Amino acid sequence: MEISHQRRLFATEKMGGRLVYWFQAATIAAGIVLVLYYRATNVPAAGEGRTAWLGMLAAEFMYAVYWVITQSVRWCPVRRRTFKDRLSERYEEQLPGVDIFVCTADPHSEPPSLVISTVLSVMAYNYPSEKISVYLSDDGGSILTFYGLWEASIFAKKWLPFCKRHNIEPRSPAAYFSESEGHHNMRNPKEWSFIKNLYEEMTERIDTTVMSGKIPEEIKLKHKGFKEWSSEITSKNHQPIVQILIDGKSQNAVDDDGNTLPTLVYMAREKRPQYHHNFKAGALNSLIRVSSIISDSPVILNVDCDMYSNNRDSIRDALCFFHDEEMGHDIGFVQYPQNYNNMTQNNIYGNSLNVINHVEMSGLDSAGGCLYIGTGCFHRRQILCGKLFSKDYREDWNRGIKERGQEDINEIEEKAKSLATCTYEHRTQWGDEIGVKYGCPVEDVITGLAIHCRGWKAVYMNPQRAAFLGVAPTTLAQTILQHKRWSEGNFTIFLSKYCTFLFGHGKISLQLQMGYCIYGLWAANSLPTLYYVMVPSLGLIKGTTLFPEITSPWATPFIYVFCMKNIYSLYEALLSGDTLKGWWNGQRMWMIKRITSYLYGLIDTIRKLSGLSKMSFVVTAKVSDENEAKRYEQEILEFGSSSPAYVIIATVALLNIVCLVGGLSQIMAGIWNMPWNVFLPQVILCGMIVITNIPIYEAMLLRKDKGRIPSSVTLASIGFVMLAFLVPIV
Ligand SMILES: O=c1ccn([C@@H]2O[C@H](COP(=O)(O)OP(=O)(O)O[C@H]3O[C@H](CO)[C@@H](O)[C@H](O)[C@H]3O)[C@@H](O)[C@H]2O)c(=O)[nH]1
Ligand SMILES: [Mn+2]
Repeated sequence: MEISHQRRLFATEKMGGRLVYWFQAATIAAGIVLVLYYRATNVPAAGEGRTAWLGMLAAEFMYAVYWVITQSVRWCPVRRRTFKDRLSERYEEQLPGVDIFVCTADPHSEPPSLVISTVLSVMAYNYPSEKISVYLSDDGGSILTFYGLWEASIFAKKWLPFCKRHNIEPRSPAAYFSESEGHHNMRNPKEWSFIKNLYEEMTERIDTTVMSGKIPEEIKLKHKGFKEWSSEITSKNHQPIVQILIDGKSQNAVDDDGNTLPTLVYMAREKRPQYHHNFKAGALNSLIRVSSIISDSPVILNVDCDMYSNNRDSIRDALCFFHDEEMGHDIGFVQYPQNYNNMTQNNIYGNSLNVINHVEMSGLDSAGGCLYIGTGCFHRRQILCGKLFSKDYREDWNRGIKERGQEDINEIEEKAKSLATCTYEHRTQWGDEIGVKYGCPVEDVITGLAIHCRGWKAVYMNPQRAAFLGVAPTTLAQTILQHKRWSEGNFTIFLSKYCTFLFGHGKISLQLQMGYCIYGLWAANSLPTLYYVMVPSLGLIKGTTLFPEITSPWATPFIYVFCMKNIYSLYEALLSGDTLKGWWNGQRMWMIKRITSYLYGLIDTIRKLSGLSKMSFVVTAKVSDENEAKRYEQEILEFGSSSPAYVIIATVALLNIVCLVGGLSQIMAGIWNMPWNVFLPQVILCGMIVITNIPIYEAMLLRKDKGRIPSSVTLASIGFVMLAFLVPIV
């Protein structure tokens, strides 16, 4: 069948601004070469700061390499647009089944009422319900989460028809009802209030039950599934549980309007203390198997439990890529960005990921392989299960279990349980060649990489109306923790046999190999940054000059690179939707993450490689206490506890202000017998660090609230600053 170019199901547009890009890239590159040349040819004599100078050279060299790597995604980012009407025209009758996996791990940091809003939102897609199957994996193995899902299965009968009748958006009830304008443009405000009440009563019931930790006996009688929980069951020790709450293939599975409901399944894979469960990757692999005997759809969407669907058409958007006659054949997965619904205006913790979402992911897409980032991603089942790319491969879009034969639901559940045991995967390729890979804190990225290396492409879709919205960390500690996991995971990949330059060699483009390293080298970035924020400042107070004097022509490349790099990063941030202050906050977080998260990531990766520690996956909390939430709204940095990470932050902040004040007074007093302008670059650098750190000083000295830096941290950091002064600069 010939389909003319205009009839493609999606379009790809190159992003503008290339001239600006190439100008800054070329000039910065030249600047960097000059900086390194100057550093290498002007090494001072031994005893006159030679070691410190060589350290600067090393740090700048690492920055330079990293800068080159980050350019890989900036050459020619692309944007994708889909034509859903064409999809519908051509394929409406043959749309494939879609299995949707939602993962949750702990009813306390991920409350069931939040989880079921996500579940309801994905059940309500603008897509034939009989083709949707939703699976909730509960790694907490909690009766509370099961109870929540059971409530949702009943509420769905009202919620889905309501969504479809009024074509509302978003389809997460929590999100929909919190957007107050709700019923103004509703033809039937009574119905709106009715559903809202039902929803609120249900949430109330779920929340109180979760709080009490116990399910009332009369409720336990209402579904056989509750019998799975005996008093001995704990989250770490229980049998496999699979409960089909709604069987979309049964006659009774209809909503209040008489339309078919999507299938809804609860799964808690078996957990035993003696078996490692491989965190989310293990959950996903169990889901792949369990779903294969219940619905076995050719397309799998996977979301985190907080990432509700904010766009009813995401499935159709994704299918526009898979079904495209010209290129769909190559595409293994379609990734949407991670967006959040709890962002404050100025992005205090840098969690909005705007530049990553708008620039970097689009650039990776142009290189043939946007990363798989764990949530908001549509995969072809076959490819997730290890299928190699081949030109002759034809997807069976009709795949899936259409009719159920003799087997009744209990038999299917029993069979499914046998696929979710601890021992099922023993001596199989699961977790390696099949399914999601084990052993890496970013199971998603490494799995996506393997798919790319098997020859498949991936596309990145960033629609106007965000496809998914989740909960970003709202405290500094959570942010540091999340970035520690991410940097550690990506660095683990970089140091393993999966390092893109080795593993990807000859399989993926050099551009994409470099692209992966942007994240792979996050952890490694911690060292030059720690060096740069401490040593030049210490030099200032000890009379060691580490830069060309400001009047020398050699100062020009230093200043140029510094200014241009920041101007361009500001330009990128503004284009991606950050505010000026948001960019500025981002710069602070850039530094904080590098000297804490990434440093920890680096250390833990090395400990793991040397067998000193095991991999962990600390779930980020999706709830915070009232005061914390308030400070988050006001964009006040949250410290509060005495974590060692805060000691590092406070030490760097204090060190710089002491060096700035001390250094300036010594220079003015003329102690060093050198013209003041030889120190000027260091004064500027140190001054910039101090300005960036203003909120840290406030948290240390001025604030009185519970989120301030505790005095124990301040005291410890004073101690470390004094120690730092004892280190000679040679
Ligand atoms: O043992 C576990 C641990 C986590 N999860 C689930 O994994 C998801 C992600 O966990 P979260 O704590 O929210 O981590 P984030 O840092 O927000 O997650 C990002 O980074 C992870 C990799 O580090 C990816 O798995 C996620 O998809 C991606 O959104 C959540 O739904 C959890 O319930 C499990 O199912 N089992
Ligand atoms: Mn999350």
